[in-house]
Amino acid sequence: MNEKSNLRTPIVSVMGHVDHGKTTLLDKIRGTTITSGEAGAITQHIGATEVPIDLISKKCGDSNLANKFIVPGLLFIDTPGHHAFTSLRSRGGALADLVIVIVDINEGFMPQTKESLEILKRFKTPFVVVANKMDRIHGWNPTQDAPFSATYQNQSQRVKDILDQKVYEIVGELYEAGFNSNRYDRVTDFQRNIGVVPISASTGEGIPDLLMVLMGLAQKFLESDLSYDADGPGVGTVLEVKEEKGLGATIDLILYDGKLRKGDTIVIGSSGEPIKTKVRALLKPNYLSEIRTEDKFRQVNEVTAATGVKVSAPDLENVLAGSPIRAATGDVDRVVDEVKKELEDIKISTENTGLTIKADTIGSLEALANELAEEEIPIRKAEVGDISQRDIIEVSAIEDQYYSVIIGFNVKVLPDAKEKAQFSDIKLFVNDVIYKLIDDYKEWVEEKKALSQNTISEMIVKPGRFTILPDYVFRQSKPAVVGVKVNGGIIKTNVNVAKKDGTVVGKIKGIQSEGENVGEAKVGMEVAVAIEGPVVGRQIKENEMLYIDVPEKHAKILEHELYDSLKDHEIETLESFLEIKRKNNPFWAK
Ligand SMILES: Nc1nc2c(ncn2[C@@H]2O[C@H](COP(=O)(O)OP(=O)(O)OP(=O)(O)O)[C@@H](O)[C@H]2O)c(=O)[nH]1
Repeated sequence: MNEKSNLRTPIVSVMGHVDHGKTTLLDKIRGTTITSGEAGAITQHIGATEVPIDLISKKCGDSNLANKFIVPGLLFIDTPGHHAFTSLRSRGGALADLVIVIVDINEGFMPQTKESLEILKRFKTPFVVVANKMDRIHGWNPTQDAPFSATYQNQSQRVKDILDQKVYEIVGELYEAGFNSNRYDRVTDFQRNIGVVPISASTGEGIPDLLMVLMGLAQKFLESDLSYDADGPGVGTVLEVKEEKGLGATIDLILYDGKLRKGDTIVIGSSGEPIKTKVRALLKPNYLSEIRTEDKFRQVNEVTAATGVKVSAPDLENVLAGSPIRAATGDVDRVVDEVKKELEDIKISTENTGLTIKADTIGSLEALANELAEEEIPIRKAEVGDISQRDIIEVSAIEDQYYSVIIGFNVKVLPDAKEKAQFSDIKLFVNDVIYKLIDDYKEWVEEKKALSQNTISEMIVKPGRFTILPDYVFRQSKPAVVGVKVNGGIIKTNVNVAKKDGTVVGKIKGIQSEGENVGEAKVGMEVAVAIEGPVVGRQIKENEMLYIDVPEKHAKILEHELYDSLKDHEIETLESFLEIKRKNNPFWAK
């Protein structure tokens, strides 16, 4: 037996910012390598593309590759994007063994790419960075599908300089994100440094180098992790639950260990108890005809890891995308327990009150929940699936306005839910970047808080105190009109004024500044004030300090809710007013 026989193909996933070229790269890897009938041609699986070592050797112009490397090839997951990476799990880790992080060389890192790097750091997944679209550098001289070194030699000095500079910038950005890196051909130890491979997904230049680096990474990092039991029961992860004409609900899955056979009993995770069923058919894509569903697939009797396959079986309707799937050859109950345990590992703790979150798969739900936990934002309910009318009805009953919210990660708002949401006070946040969802939610909460503070603060009687200036008594009474200086806070019309002992002596009926009626006077201003109630010389005197009589309820709000927003002179005024009131009643406004 060859020593390779128990090493499976490493699973590779592509992550990167929108439009930086994930799909083009995957298409190129698929396209340039499909040469019909040729030995070592790629195999198209369900949800994944396999590039065997022979083909990589050929592309790299190194016929000895198969002897150098022990991994049999590379299996690329067809769904690009970081959410695919986080949602596809195997035994609590990432399903992908290796990751390609793609960056547009002309644009550099974007928030989404930085988020990908954080996720990779957390999962400790080996990755390579590709600097894509190098053919867009002005003056580029392309050679289709050429290795990097060959095409680099063909460029003018100016183009080489620009390329070097751009790679250097990417290295700088990686450094800021906490990774040492270098252009891949200058990296000697891939365990310490991330390789940056300049490529063009359009012309195929640099792709041989990329494949080579991936093989090297697989060899270095994964040798021990890639061994599998070729005859063991199949273990995999569900990519998607799909309705197929004539077949009903089917599941697309990536098998990452063992063997799956037609007729096998399988156990799959669902929202309730794991589903037990029997494989009716194992399906692979059929190239010859893609027109009729019946011809879209061909049946196989068994598949071996790593591979992508479609399973047709009864009772698949309630399977959750991202769930574990296991073949049960002997003790089925033990396997059910294993699947249950795997699902329990993806535990999301919920509380009585908090946000309602929805995501497309179990893994992405967990990723979102983790980020929310980090921000100490509580979750009331976490579910896989699109946002439905039922969700809206449920959340409508929540009284706390900050939790009357649904956060959707990679999900749709179903049409009837959209309609219902329009006529409710519920706020929906839907995005495919977790950080964006959390930032948007936090920003919205802040805005809402500020808004309600402003409304409260407008309605509330604010503290204020003023001194009656000597020789500025314009009228003794009915109303008394006196010149005053505002010593702290603010004074307004239609509020009561109190003396230092707390007795209320009257109400401010008018304020004039330089002969003009004004509604208020701020600290430092000298104005004329009309006070209905007292007689100057009796209840109030020149040089006396008077206070705005803040109602007890308002004082409470000022002290407990708005305190942080008050200025120093407002605080001083409020405190001395509270002191006056609490002299008679220590519990006043408490
Ligand atoms: N010139 C040039 N254009 C490229 C290259 N790679 C991708 N593009 C173009 O960039 C655009 C976006 O590429 P996609 O492959 O769709 O990007 P993506 O990352 O898959 O985008 P999403 O699926 O939207 O996340 C397309 O118009 C591609 O033709 C490249 O190497 N060179």
